[in-house]
Amino acid sequence: MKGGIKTSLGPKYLRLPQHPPATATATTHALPEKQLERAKASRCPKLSRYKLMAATFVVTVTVVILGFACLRSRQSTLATCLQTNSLDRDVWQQDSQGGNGSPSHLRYSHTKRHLPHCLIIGARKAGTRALLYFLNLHSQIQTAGREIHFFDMNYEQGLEWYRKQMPFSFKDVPERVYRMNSSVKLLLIIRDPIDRTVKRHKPIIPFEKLALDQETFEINKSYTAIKRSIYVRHLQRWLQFFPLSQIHIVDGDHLVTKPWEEIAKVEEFLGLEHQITQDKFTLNKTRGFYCFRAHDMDHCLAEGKGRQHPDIDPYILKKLIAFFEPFNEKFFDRIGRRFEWRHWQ
Ligand SMILES: Nc1ncnc2c1ncn2[C@@H]1O[C@H](COP(=O)(O)OS(=O)(=O)O)[C@@H](OP(=O)(O)O)[C@H]1O
Repeated sequence: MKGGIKTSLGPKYLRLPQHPPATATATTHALPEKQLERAKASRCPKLSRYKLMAATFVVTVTVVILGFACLRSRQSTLATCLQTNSLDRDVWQQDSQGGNGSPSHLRYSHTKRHLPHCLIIGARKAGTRALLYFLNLHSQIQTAGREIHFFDMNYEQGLEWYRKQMPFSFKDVPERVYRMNSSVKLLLIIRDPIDRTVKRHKPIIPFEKLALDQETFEINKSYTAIKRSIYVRHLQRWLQFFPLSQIHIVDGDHLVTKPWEEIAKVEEFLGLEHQITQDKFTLNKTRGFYCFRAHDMDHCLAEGKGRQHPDIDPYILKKLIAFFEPFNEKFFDRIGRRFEWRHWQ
């Protein structure tokens, strides 16, 4: 994991001054005494035994302190996970005070600001926030305290800026991420594509109207909510840069019903010890979602999460099922795994 102190600093500090070559020493004999002393002083100040011992002591202490700081930083944060696609900035700031018990700005006080080792790359409305929220329970995971919008809006500010801020999704996001860190681990969370697509709208724009092309009465492929549920396309863009082994697929539906099981798989994928156990979760019966318990309090996601999913016209539902089916199959083929989504049972 990145962030350690580079060991090459050691030899640099400890390098001793070179002795002048024998020939040079020989020529100095021919000089007058005063000149000789001046020449000696300017060329190579000879260290006394005590000065040398003192310098060695200072260097050793510095190396030990830096090594200790490095060890602490490695122990406290083995993975930095960020979300590339979310909204609700204020909600997150409020949520982030829960997590593993340490507000993110305090964690940074004794750790270095690292570029992320792991990114959640979507899909929007599939449970990205819940995934990030629960992963923050892990003592070896640090998540961003707020959304940085680096890859979409602030990319020009550069990686150093990103590192200092501590992350939305457009065409060239995978490439940008690749250029930042080609070995970054990616978490792709997905859920039933139709559940992800259908949401409550203002009555003036019924979902039916948005989902259907008003001329052909076929599924409107350019409606963003529909495009985003074509997981295979999203995945293919990432696969142009990253091997499948670097991408872990999180089952967003299962994250709702048994979050500890999905989180355990993420811990394993990230190579972290299993910490986020079932006993850390409590079911909020009113909302029907799991929250986590810390410091004698239940921490739940903001009320905005858990939208109403209206029943939709059976005619459109049928069209949606037929529309997504081939994309789903391609997706399953590509990842070598199937999902038993309720609309295809
Ligand atoms: N524990 C818990 N609490 C609340 N909500 C939970 C939880 N686990 C998963 N979910 C699901 O997360 C869905 C919102 O997904 P996102 O966070 O990806 O949305 S967003 O793209 O950031 O807007 C949200 O989807 P909707 O129900 O459609 O609103 C939830 O179903």
